[in-house]
Amino acid sequence: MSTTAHDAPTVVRVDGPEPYDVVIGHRLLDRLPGVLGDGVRKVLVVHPRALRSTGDAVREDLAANGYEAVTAEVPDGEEAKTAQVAAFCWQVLGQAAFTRTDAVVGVGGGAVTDLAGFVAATWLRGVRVVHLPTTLLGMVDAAVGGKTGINTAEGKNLVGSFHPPAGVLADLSALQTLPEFDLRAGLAEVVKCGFIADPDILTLCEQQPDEAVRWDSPVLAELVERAVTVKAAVVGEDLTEAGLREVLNYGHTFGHAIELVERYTWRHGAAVSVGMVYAAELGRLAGHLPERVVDRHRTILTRLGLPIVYRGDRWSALYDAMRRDKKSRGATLRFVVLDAAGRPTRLEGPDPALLQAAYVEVSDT
Ligand SMILES: NC(=O)c1ccc[n+]([C@@H]2O[C@H](COP(=O)([O-])OP(=O)(O)OC[C@H]3O[C@@H](n4cnc5c(N)ncnc54)[C@H](O)[C@@H]3O)[C@@H](O)[C@H]2O)c1
Ligand SMILES: O=C(O)C(=O)C[C@@H](O)[C@H](O)[C@H](O)COP(=O)(O)O
Ligand SMILES: [Zn+2]
Repeated sequence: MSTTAHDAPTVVRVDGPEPYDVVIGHRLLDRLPGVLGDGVRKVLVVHPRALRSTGDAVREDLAANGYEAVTAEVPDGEEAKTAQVAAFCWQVLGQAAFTRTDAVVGVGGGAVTDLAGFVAATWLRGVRVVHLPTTLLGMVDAAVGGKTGINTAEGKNLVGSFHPPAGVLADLSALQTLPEFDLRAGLAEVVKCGFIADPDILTLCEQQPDEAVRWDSPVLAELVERAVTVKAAVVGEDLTEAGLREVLNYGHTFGHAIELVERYTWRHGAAVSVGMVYAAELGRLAGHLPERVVDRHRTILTRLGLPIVYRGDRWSALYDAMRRDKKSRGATLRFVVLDAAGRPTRLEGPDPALLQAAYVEVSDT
């Protein structure tokens, strides 16, 4: 498996109440009307400031296909995931009189698809959304699965809903302009899929790390397809995170805490990279994971140019942030840890001393 610029796209089906496809390939825009489906007349294209020309191109293409298309330009990165920016999008929808048969299209990285999904989920209690992810992280993770959300001052993704898209068009050509730093950040979520479900991903990253960061390499295309396949299988079985879906949160309890403490100056993928080493160390300290698998985390993530340590003087702020993780139940913190590569499990209510000991293992001091 792997898609090159000349191949037919790969299609990954996501099951659920309303199944949809994730199409992975090149030059996929002509598929958008088919994914929007019958009856849609107006489309809001949400895009970040940095992708103005891409957003305009999508709007023009929709207009050429007979849609009444408008754009909402939002701030770059995490600054888009706020109540104020969501309110701006609702205002655009209201002024253009969008009804329940109209739709939202998210064009951008995970921050924009999270926002666009949230806006679509809340407008008139839910209209269709289609995602055109333009970052690696968006393609392999954020645009797939229907988790939508915005941040609050107290934490990451604290407001949101489950609202699956009608379809996802992952055009690998978009990665050509993505800074290498962001490509590497996206690989953190790919590696996550390797550790929770598909160890072949880990082998590919170990053996061909340079190919993994080339936007047009067959290795990267295969990694995208494998990661999307892992995510689709999980969310197809458990859309609302009643249980199984928690595995996709591997590395996120500590990762989200870093993002909050660093006021979102860290990319999500970079924070999740350190968060996975933290979760691996926690699993080892709790007697679940052998040391060599913890070492494998460090080796792979380092080879991909991802961080594996964090500053050592932030424990109380990090611990405070972790208490608000969505997997917590009352005062009980819960973590996804591994018994082995491909075998995730849960660690419930670990001793705070164990949590701090794992922090020491990922501290740079
Ligand atoms: N809903 C989910 O299941 C899910 C899963 C994973 C992550 N997320 C969320 O996704 C967000 C992170 O997403 P991200 O890593 O894509 O970051 P991002 O959306 O912040 O994008 C990173 C930067 O890349 C720019 N950009 C996007 N596409 C580009 C392109 N093709 N060329 C050049 N620049 C481009 C953006 O404008 C932004 O400045 C976080 O908010 C995270 O919480 C959600
Ligand atoms: O899809 C999921 O479920 C995930 O947990 C995927 C994560 O990579 C993603 O960052 C997600 O947004 C985290 O969700 P949260 O519920 O911890 O906010
Ligand atoms: Zn994530």
